[in-house]
Amino acid sequence: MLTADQLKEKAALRALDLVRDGMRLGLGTGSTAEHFVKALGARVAAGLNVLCVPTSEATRKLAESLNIPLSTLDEIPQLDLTVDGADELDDQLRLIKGGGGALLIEKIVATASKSMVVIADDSKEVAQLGRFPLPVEVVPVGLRATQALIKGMASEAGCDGEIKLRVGRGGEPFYTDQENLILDCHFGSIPEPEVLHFAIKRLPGVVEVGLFLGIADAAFVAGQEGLKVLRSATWEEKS
Ligand SMILES: O=C(CO)[C@H](O)[C@H](O)COP(=O)(O)O
Repeated sequence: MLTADQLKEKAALRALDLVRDGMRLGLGTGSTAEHFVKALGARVAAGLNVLCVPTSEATRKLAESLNIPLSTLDEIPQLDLTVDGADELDDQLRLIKGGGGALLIEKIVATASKSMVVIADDSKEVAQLGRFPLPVEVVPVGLRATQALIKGMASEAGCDGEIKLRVGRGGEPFYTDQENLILDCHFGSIPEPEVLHFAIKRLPGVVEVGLFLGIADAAFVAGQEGLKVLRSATWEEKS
């Protein structure tokens, strides 16, 4: 019986098969992405040539410690591949992300990539998104007003539930790398993710919504029975 962490590593190592010499890569955030970065670091130490854009300060520090060559999207606006974890995914490759608070840069980097591949253990697979509280990144100014607006818009989109300001370990508000706040929306289920995304995203205080729709091209999902590959209609794995 493999532990959840071993399953995450298995998915991450599978994604490493996609990496080719000379690629420009987006590096995700979180414990699953960490396995990928560490394994990539070992390949770089053995001579692989890649240039990578991290999606968070935590990932940048880890990649730097492994001597992985780093750049920014300002210098390389298009990437070949981004590999990242997810908090939830459904069978249409729709995701909830942002459990680690890096959803804004994760979405920018994934969208700037020719392909985005998700790595996860099978506890992240759901029939309907929403069991995991949906993270919404908001600017600190007008927090309570934005929170109330999100509640109203979400309710119209069929999603009700508590919306909580994320706090850090010491009980103080959690700030993202961009000095924004996160509202975790405990909806339980999201019947129409596209409708909800559109409804919340257009509010002025909202920076980004943790729904990744039409962004992921494939997912490697590791379970006790083996590794499952989910593919979008257009994704082809190059051998
Ligand atoms: O979206 C994320 C960070 O913002 C992560 O990818 C997500 O939270 C999954 O994390 P983990 O791999 O640790 O389960």
